[in-house]
Amino acid sequence: MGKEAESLAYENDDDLEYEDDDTPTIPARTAFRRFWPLTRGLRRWLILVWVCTVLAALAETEAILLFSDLTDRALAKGSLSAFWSPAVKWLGVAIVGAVIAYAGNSLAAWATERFVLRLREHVFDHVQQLPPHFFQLHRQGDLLSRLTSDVEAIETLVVSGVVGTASAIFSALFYAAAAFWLRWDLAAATFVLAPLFWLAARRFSGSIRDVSREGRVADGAITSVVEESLGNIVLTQAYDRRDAERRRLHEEASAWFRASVRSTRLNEAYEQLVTVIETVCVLAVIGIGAWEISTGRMTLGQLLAFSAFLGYLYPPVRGLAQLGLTITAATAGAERLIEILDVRPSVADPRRGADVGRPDGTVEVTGVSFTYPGADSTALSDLSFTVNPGELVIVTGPSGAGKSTVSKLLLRFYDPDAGDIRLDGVPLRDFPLARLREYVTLLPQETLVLHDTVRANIACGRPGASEQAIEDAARAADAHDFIGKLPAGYDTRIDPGTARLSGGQLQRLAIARAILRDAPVLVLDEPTTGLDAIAARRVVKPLRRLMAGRTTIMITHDLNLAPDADRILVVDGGRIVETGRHGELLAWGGAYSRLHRSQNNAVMDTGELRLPQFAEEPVPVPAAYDVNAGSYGAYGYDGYAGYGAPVGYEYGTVPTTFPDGRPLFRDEEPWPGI
Ligand SMILES: Nc1ncnc2c1ncn2[C@@H]1O[C@H](COP(=O)(O)OP(=O)(O)OP(=O)(O)O)[C@@H](O)[C@H]1O
Repeated sequence: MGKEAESLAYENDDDLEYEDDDTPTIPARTAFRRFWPLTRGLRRWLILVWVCTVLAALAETEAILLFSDLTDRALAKGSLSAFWSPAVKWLGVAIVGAVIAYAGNSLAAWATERFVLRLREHVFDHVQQLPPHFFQLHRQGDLLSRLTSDVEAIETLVVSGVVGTASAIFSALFYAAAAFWLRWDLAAATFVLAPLFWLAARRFSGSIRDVSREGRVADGAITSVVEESLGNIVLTQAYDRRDAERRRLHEEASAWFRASVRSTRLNEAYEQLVTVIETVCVLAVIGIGAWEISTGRMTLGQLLAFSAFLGYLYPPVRGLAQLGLTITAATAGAERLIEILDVRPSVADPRRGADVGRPDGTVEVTGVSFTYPGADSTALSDLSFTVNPGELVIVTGPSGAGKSTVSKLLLRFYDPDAGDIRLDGVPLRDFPLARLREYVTLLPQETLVLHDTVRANIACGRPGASEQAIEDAARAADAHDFIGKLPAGYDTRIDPGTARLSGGQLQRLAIARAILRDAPVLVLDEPTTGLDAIAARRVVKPLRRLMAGRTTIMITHDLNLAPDADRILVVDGGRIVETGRHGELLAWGGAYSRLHRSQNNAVMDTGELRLPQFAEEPVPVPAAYDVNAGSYGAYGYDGYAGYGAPVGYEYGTVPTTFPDGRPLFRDEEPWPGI
């Protein structure tokens, strides 16, 4: 974005959580000032548009005077010879006027669309920097509506509004002067009625603004419902929620319907009122004109020319009054966009970023505490740990413990409120953001897919990567084979949400992308969550290849890779409650061993999971997990014996098993003391 965009300072640090109905009402002037800087570079063209409007008005005036001439000299006297000269001049003036009007209108369209383009890019650019919780708090449909129709509303306010006002003021003054010049007494009599236009506009502007704001909010809500409903189509169909979804849409659509009908009624009432006022003015002119002609003080040509000037005068006067209404309606759109622009990105690029070159990958987290903006409780408190280059650290713990928050801080989606995170001794906030995210790669929980080809989906890990590099990454991620079977191989287009690729295949694509990115530090957020046991098993090998030689912080509930970890951090309530290696922690018999046991009990629900975890590896079949061996073979198939009720757990008289012996409840002991 250019400087003009940057100069739109974020004035208020508003809270993200706002209610649409409580949208603050800002004056049009404030909205205008906020977006005017975006017209930089376009202003001289806008002046040219205005000059074209002035020239077109001059041509119209000349045409009216020629018409008056024609009426008095040719029509009133019935002389054909007097017709030709003014007629040819009139035609010439009309052609010149048409060319100027064409040039002016084309230029106006170019300038306005250019402004819309700029504004859209500016807002989009801003939205892309906003923190993850912004998108959790805002409905996507509403954001879409703000990025589309509200952006256009601002154009009306800032560009068309300015040019329109300047042109309308000029035309109104010009035609009024022409009318005065022609017959000042007649003009004075007519203009006595002019304040009626102003009164009418004033009467309507407030209501039109309110209803237009309601319409915009409802418009955003409709888009949200449609978008959410289509995104959830499986749930809708599987649970036959069509009626509920239809009712939701009906509710929002009814609000929009009411606002839209009210808006049309108000606009129509205003239009008709203005037409009546105009008729009063025209009748006054004809009445006074008839009297003046009867006394011989005026010719018919003059009266017609006067009426024509008045006819040309009404549109700009009407436009000026209406412009007020249009601007107030556009302000409703502007304030919705300003709300978004006022939300600050949670992190900023440093002024002079440190670039120490590719780091080795030492990650030090020291005394980090963090609370999400607007949240009541702390997500992380006084967290400290170090990961040395090439180490694998697993962060585990119960749901809501703060594990994903660690990944968000490592990627610098947020800065900690207290404490410090360093990469090779350099605080994360000193790295340019783009550089930091080149050094620290995230493999997020949900597999993210671009609407593009398989190749582009892998290549986005490192733009400009060679074909060979992309293919090598796909091979390392065990993705090459299934890609080869797709209809167009690497050129097959994939879409988020389509069933073309399975969850496991998408995850392997994501791994290929991360391999290609080749960052020294990896943050894996639940890399196997959402995959069934077989798919999860298939991604383990590629994951190992990805992790080899890189500092890896893996956030996971799935403890299958735990024996590989150099260290395991057990987090609960935002604090590290245990740390050590897999075997040590199991032997310790604390939170980790309970977590590990509950995971094993959880897998009892599906017989499939009792299969050996890794087909490639020898599978010993011990009766119970061998803590010291720490191998995957410990998960060996052994009926239910190895996964029985925890030691010391007393079942009461309440049935706890199905008739076939499967447990009724998962063993989810509380985590005492943490
Ligand atoms: N955007 C947010 N705004 C406010 N609080 C949040 C936000 N995101 C998460 N939290 C809170 O922060 C705490 C830690 O959340 P986090 O997502 O890090 O947990 P987690 O351990 O990764 O959980 P899970 O295993 O279920 O993904 C939770 O109490 C959660 O409610």
